[in-house]
Amino acid sequence: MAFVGFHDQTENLAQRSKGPSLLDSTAYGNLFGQFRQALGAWAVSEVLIVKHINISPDIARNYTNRSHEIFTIQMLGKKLYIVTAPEDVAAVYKNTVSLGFDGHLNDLLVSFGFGEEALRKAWHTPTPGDHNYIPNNPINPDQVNFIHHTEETFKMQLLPGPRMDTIGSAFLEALHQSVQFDHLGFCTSAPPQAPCKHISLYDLCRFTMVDAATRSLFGSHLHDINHCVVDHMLGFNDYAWQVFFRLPRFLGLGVSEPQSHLMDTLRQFVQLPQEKRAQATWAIQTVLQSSEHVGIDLESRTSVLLMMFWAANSNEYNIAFWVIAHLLYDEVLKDLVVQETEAAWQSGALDIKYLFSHCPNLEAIFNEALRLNGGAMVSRIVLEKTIIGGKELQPGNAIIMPSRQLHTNEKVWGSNPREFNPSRFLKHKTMTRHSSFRPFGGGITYCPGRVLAKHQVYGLIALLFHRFEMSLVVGEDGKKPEFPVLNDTTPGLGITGPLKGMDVKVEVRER
Ligand code: HEM
Repeated sequence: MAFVGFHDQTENLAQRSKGPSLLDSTAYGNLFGQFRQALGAWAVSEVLIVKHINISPDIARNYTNRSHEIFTIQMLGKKLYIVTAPEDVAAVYKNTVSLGFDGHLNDLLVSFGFGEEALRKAWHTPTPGDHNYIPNNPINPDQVNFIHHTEETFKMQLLPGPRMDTIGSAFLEALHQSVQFDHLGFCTSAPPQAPCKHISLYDLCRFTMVDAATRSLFGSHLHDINHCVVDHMLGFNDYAWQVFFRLPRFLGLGVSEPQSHLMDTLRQFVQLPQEKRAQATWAIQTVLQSSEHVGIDLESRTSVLLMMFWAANSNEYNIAFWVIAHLLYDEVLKDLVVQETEAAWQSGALDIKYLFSHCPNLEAIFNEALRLNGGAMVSRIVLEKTIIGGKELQPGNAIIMPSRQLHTNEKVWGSNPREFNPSRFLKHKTMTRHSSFRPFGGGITYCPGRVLAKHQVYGLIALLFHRFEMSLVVGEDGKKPEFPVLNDTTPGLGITGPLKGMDVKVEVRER
């Protein structure tokens, strides 16, 4: 990947004006040389310049003398403001007037294959007199443009309420089917009848979570069209960053094949008569109907579904993996969590609401795992001159809030911010609302799937420990293998998994 357009001269705007300090290319060179990637994507202009950034938390912090002041990276005449101080992050999220997201969303749509003509239609606000204006539109009563309608529709589907409960129940139902001792062939080479199996924890989390999420959104339709749909989604996820950075196809990208399989599958799904795609959730049905009204072409319709399908699948298996890995490496934590989750089983059924309100240890471990493994870089575009943290941000530039830096801010998390220590959240419950803890972003793009994600991860953990005795496979010397290392070698778009080859092997017995 090329890094282009960094200015050569060192310039500290902070000394000359109210603008943020400029991180020059010299510091940048060191930064690339010394550290592995914590990478983000953003769009900085209408000509769709997509760049990536490799910011070491330490260098970035040192650059502003550990002050967490906003600093700037200059490229191709544009500025990128890096915002990491909690109060500045809060101010960015709060500002929905002079800081926007639509430009970034537009670029994401293009990256996923949304066409130019479709974009024009999709951003158009329906107005009386348009050939496709529907008075008293039952699907889009607020008469907002297709893009905002799609966002609103997913929020209505995913936020707590009957619609989210439907997805949550379908997800758990699918897990009940897939998490069975005799059906673990996808994550072990042991024969089905073996009384004890050594399984790959990562494969277990990946397959069961994506399978269940796919069924909860689309019923069995996608599986019926393509029985390898889960494998394709996993393959796509492994390389999804290549889509975000729009790497040229001639490079023979890892993402191309799974993306093309997923597009084929979703295209066939979109073309099904409405009555034949009836198992899909309300949001998917609604977005498809709305896209027909607006006249969005088939390819663009399919690509928007792929984007939503991906959003629903990109983080959960990774976070489930980290939580379970920590439990397996720490017997005391495991016993506490098993005790908490077992109490949620009533007459053979799992009471998910009980899990939400009666499992403080599970909750603290979940939050701590989100803190340490989140690599999202939430962005905004400056629409009008804006003052944040005493600095003047200029229109046309982009803001990035890298969660890795927020989540390891020593001023907030103490002198050992990289240490896994769930008691941070156990002792200080309000830390989940701190502006330096933003695993789900915030403001206008605050993740609508955040409650469902918890539902899914808690559900998997409760089910696994209810059905199986699970323990770490130790080495021949009786020692625990090294705890897996977070994979930060490719650009992280959210929660990242372990480095390749650093899986957790688990001994599983039926309870
Ligand atoms: C642990 C799990 C999850 C994490 C860490 C996570 C993280 C995030 C983050 C950081 C954002 C903000 C992105 C931005 O502002 O650029 C976001 C947005 C979003 N998430 Fe999640 N997410 C998770 C689960 C889910 C699930 C389960 C779904 C759907 C079923 C989902 C759907 C979405 C959607 C649709 C958006 C875009 C919201 C908008 O632009 O209005 N997420 N997520």
